[in-house]
Amino acid sequence: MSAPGISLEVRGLRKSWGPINVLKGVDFDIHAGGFLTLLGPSGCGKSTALKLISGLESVTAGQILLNGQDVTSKAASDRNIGMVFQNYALFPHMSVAENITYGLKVRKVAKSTQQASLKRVAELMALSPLLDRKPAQLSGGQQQRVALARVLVSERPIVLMDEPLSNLDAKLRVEIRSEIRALNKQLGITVLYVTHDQSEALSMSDTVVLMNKGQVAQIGAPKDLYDRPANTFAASFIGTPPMNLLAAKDVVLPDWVASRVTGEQADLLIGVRPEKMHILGDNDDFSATCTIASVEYEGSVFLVHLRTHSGAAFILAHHGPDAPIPGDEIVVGWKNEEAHLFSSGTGLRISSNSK
Ligand SMILES: Nc1ncnc2c1ncn2[C@@H]1O[C@H](COP(=O)(O)OP(=O)(O)OP(=O)(O)O)[C@@H](O)[C@H]1O
Repeated sequence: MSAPGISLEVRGLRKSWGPINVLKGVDFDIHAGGFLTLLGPSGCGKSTALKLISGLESVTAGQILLNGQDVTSKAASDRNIGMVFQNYALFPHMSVAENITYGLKVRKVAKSTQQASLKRVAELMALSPLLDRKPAQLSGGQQQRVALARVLVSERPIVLMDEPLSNLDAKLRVEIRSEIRALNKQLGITVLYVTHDQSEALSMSDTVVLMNKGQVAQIGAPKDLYDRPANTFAASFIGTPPMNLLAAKDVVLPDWVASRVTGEQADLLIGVRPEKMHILGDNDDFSATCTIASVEYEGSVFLVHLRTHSGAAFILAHHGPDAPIPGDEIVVGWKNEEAHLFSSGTGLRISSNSK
């Protein structure tokens, strides 16, 4: 059970099916015992990357290294990788204990070792009272924990997980993700995780690889992606609701930005997170005059849907106490340190004096 993790390096990974280029050259590394998540919208190639790494599909080009060894042309069975999928197939006629130890039994691991591993993982995953039950007698979350326990006792030094929580309700997802994270840290197993759910990615990972259309849009720690999106794709994917992106013409700019808005620089986009702006105070550097289109009450916050005079839509997260009134004209503002500048032409972040 004390499998020390191994490192993974992915170099120039490409995959085409006929004329369709699904992965267009993807690079990333996970250090031994690290937790890296591939995050991105449906169809961006996350599951394909996982299949190539596990050996279930062959690469079109690129290299996969485990602990520095090139395994690109090795069979899946020779890669010593554990996998957990969204559809975790448990054997219905076997008990929880038999399901968990099945792989050890097939590998003819000594019975006493099997029982010791089972005891430890059952305690870790809070499954000890359920070991004699059949899968049909478990809730969805308990079944998912059995699937995780099964891969954990298999002592693989690296585990790939493809949306393993997507069949569960919101509360269980939150509970199990902290268990997965704890297991990664306690056991030192390297984890490569796939999800389209940003809160899962941001809360669990050491590193997030944000993917868009078969390419890497940004790699970084969760906080880097939130604090310094590298491009408009990252800005408008990360955050709930995501970052507002306003044309320079819709914003009253401070001098240091206004001086850039000349000639070709007129393609500037001003990014600001809904929770980082407010109804205008005295010390704001940027401001925008707008009309309140509608207000959504979210419990801790009002999401105020705004329109600029030119008709651009954006959102302010307002912390009350009073609800803003639809139809009112207001001025919203934010400070230099909350402003993100992007080129609308390339979509790339523009470094500035302020950020
Ligand atoms: N065997 C295949 N043959 C042809 N095209 C495929 C095959 N498998 C996947 N694709 C295509 O590759 C693209 C990426 O699929 P993939 O499953 O990797 O995306 P994903 O990011 O994991 O999406 P999701 O979050 O919806 O699972 C999709 O357009 C898909 O239709």
